[in-house]
Amino acid sequence: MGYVIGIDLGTSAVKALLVDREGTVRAEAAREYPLYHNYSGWSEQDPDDWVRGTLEALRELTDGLGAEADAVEGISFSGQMHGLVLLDGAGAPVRRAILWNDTRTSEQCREIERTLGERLLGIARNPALEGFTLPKLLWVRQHEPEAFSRAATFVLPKDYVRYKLTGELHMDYSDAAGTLLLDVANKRWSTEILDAFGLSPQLCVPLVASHDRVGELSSDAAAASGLSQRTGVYAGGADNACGAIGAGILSEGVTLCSIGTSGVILSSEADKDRDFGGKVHFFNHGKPDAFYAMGVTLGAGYSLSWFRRTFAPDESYDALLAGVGDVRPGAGGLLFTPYLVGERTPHADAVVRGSFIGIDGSHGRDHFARAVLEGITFSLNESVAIFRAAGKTVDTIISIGGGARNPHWLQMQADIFDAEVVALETEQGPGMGAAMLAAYGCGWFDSLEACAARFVRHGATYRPDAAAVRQYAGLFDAYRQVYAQTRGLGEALLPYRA
Ligand SMILES: Nc1ncnc2c1ncn2[C@@H]1O[C@H](COP(=O)(O)OP(=O)(O)O)[C@@H](O)[C@H]1O
Ligand SMILES: O=C(CO)[C@@H](O)[C@H](O)COP(=O)(O)O
Repeated sequence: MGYVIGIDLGTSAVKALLVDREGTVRAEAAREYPLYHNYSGWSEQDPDDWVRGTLEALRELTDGLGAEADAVEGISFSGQMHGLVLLDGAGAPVRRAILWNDTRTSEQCREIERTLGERLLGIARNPALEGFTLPKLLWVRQHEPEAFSRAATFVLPKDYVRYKLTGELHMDYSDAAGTLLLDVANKRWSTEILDAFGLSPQLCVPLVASHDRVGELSSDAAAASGLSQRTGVYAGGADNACGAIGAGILSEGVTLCSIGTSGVILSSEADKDRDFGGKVHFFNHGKPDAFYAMGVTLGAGYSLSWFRRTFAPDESYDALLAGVGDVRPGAGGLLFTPYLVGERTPHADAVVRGSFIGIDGSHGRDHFARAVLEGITFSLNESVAIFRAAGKTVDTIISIGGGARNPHWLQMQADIFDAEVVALETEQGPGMGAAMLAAYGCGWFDSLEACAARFVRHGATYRPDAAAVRQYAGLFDAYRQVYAQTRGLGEALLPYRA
C-alpha cells in the first residue's frame, strides 16, 4: 500500500493527513502553536514552532504506521499565505514571522501605491494590502534596520518548514503571488517592483511549481519524523490554492467557500488576463498555468473563535452552536460585522472594527451566536456579489474549512449566498489539496483532475430556502450600510485601543 501525506500549516495549528491511493484519509494528527499579538494590529508566530509541530504530527502518523512508514511515497504542503519569514545567511529566522492578518503596514501600503501607481495592478495583479508580504519587508527595513541588514532571503511559512525538512530553499508560484513581488502572468520575480524599492533580487528564492519535487528529507528530519529519507518532498501551495485543489476546483464553474481563521470565496480562472480591477485578489493556482480570483474576509472563523474564547471558553463549537437552529434567520434583529482585525473584501481597511447592532433585551446567547455566523456569511456574500457583478455565475458553492462542520451554518450559507452549497464527505480543508499535490507529483496520476476524480467526494447538498433567501436579502442591504455608518466611530475609538 502506498501513502502520501498532506501538511496544512494553518494559523491556529498544523494538521497532517495520511492518505492512501484511493484518497481515503487513513490517519491525521495536529499540533497547535501560539499567536503573538503584542500590539493592536500585530500578529506574529515563531517559525520554529511550525517546524516542531510539523515534526511531532509526522511522528504521530509514522508511529501509527509502524513498519509501513516506508510506504509513504511523498509529502507536500499547504501554507497560510503572505507571512514574512526573513532568514539570515545561515538560514535562521532574523525575527518572528509577521503574518497575513497583521495590519501594521498601512504606511508602507501607501508608499507602494505612490511608487508604483497603476503598474502594481498590471504586474502583481493585486492592490497593496497590509496582509501581503512586500509591505512587511518595507516595514522591517524601516523599523528594524538591524534585523533587515542580517536578512539574506525571505520565504513564506510553509517554505520555511520545507526548508528545515530538506535544506532546500524554494517558493511555489501560488504562494509567491501573495508577496506582491511576482509578475503573476509571466511567473517570474518582478525586477521592476524589486528595483522600485531598492530590494536585492538575492532576497528572492527560486520559484517552482506546486507539484515539483524539490528534494528529499535530511537525515535529521527523517529521524525526527520517522519517515524514510527516500520520501519525495513536493513544493506545495498557498492554503487557498490547496483548498481549491482539495475541493476539486480546477476549472471555472464551481465556486469555493472556505472558512478557516480567515474566510474566502474563490473561483478558478483559466485566463491570466481576467480583470477584476483589484476588487478581489488574483493569484496563480496550484494547478500548472491556471489562476484563481478570491475575496477575503479577514476575521471569519476568527470571529467565531473569539466569541467562543470570550463567552464560552469551556464549550466546544458544537455545544456553543447547538441552539442557533432555534433562532430564526435574522437573529431577532441583531446584526454583527466581523471586522475584529479590520477587513479586506470589499473594504480594504485595517482600522475598522466589528460591531453588534440592534441588541434587544430579548436576545440571549443563541441570538448572538447566530448573529456572529450570519455576519461572517454576509461578509463573504460581499465577495459573491462582486463575482456576480463581474458576470460570473455563482450557483454551486463547495464549502470547506472549520465553518463547514456545522449543518446550520451550511444551510445559512445556501440561504445567504442564494446558491446550492455542497459539503465534502469528510472535511479535510487544504491538507487534502496538499496530499493531492504529492500524489500527482509522485506520478500516481497524469493530472490533478484525474487525482480529483478519485480523491474528491461530495457529501450533503444544502439548497436555498426561498423564504430565508428573501429575508436575508433585506438584512444584507442593512448589513452593507453598517461599514460606512460605523467607520468614523471606529476611528474615534482608535486612541483607546491597546
Ligand atoms: N464544529 C465547528 N462548527 C463550526 N465552526 C467551527 C467548528 N470547528 C471549527 N470551526 C471554525 O473553524 C475555524 C478553524 O478552521 P480551520 O480550517 O481548522 O482553521 P485554520 O486552517 O485557519 O487554522 C475556527 O476558528 C472556527 O471558527
Ligand atoms: O491571507 C489569506 C489569503 O489572502 C488567508 O487566507 C491566509 O492564507 C490564512 O488562511 P487560514 O489560516 O484562514 O486558512
